[in-house]
Amino acid sequence: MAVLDLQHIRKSFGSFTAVDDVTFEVNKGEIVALLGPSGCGKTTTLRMIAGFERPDSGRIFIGGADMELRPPYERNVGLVFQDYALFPHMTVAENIAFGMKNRGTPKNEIAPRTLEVLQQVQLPGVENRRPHALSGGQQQRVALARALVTRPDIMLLDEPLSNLDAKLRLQLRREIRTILASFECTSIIVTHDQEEAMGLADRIVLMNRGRIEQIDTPARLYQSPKTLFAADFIGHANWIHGTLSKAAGDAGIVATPVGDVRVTMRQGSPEQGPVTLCIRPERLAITDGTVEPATRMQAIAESVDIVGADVRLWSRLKDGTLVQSLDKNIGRAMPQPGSEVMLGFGPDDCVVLPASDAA
Ligand SMILES: Nc1ncnc2c1ncn2[C@@H]1O[C@H](COP(=O)(O)OP(=O)(O)OP(=O)(O)O)[C@@H](O)[C@H]1O
Repeated sequence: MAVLDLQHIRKSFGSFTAVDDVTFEVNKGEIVALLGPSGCGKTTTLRMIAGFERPDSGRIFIGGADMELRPPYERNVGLVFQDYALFPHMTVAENIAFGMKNRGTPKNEIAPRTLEVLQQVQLPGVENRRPHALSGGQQQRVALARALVTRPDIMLLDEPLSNLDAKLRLQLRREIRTILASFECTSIIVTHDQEEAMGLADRIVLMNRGRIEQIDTPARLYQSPKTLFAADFIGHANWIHGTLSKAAGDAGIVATPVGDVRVTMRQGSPEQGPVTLCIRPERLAITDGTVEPATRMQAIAESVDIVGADVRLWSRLKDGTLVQSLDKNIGRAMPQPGSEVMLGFGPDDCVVLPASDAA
């Protein structure tokens, strides 16, 4: 059952439409990320769910109840912000107790529930410390504990990791996921960081200029983007423009400046006409002659980047298009800059997108 149901939400500030006809549901226990570039309307959407902004039109239901006339304090939501928002003059225990007191939790329950939730976020023994005596990651877990201890219907997290350094982000990402899952807490996380969304969420709502571009699991969003924007925003991509004609069954042929490309037509892909092919770098292989990919393209190697566990080769196709192929960094010899390379891919390695859809 949907714990949160947003129906055709719109919000404008003056003549600027920040959120435009946003509709989605979040199911019990699900973690959903609102992902998109700066200014696409993620935070405004979250603020409307929390009750800090009123939609101009559309309806929001939490646990089946219409939120239209409910102020923020009458919505059972937990909030976590990027700057932790802990009270600096209170101890960790007092911070955690604060929300419970406000909600009328019986006095005798507060201390045991505080200790229990600190165990659950793996911070036993810090109850008498003040926030400044904790690391950024620990403070964020206290903020999480403070919100979770009130047993909200839904947790709203706004860029919860953006104040932390890269290594800690990765670690806390896993911890937050584990904690939210252990509470079976329905959650929405706002982030502009695609890796964070992919690592944390069961589903991603990808937004662009106030509208929903695609709602999907992280894997499907990466493997089967529906628009150029989605393909471009998530991960890296090579683009080849051409004209699609339908062959037999689910096979298509795309005529491109670098030759004909055999593609697999998927549900929702264009039937014919101008298209853009999206080929992920790890799907564009340097062919060594042992396998014969369906599409082979001659190119000139330009440069090689070693990026930790991966090697990225940049090469130029005959029509001048710069493409990248990604290989595992396992000590294989890479083509020298200026040398000829043969790149190849199969019909399933590319996604066919409508060309008119500007990224
Ligand atoms: N109170 C407001 N008054 C005027 N414009 C606003 C207001 N709140 C948000 N906006 C505008 O609405 C748009 C969407 O803002 P929002 O904060 O929702 O975007 P976002 O996707 O969360 O971006 P970011 O990641 O930068 O916070 C932005 O252009 C922003 O300037």
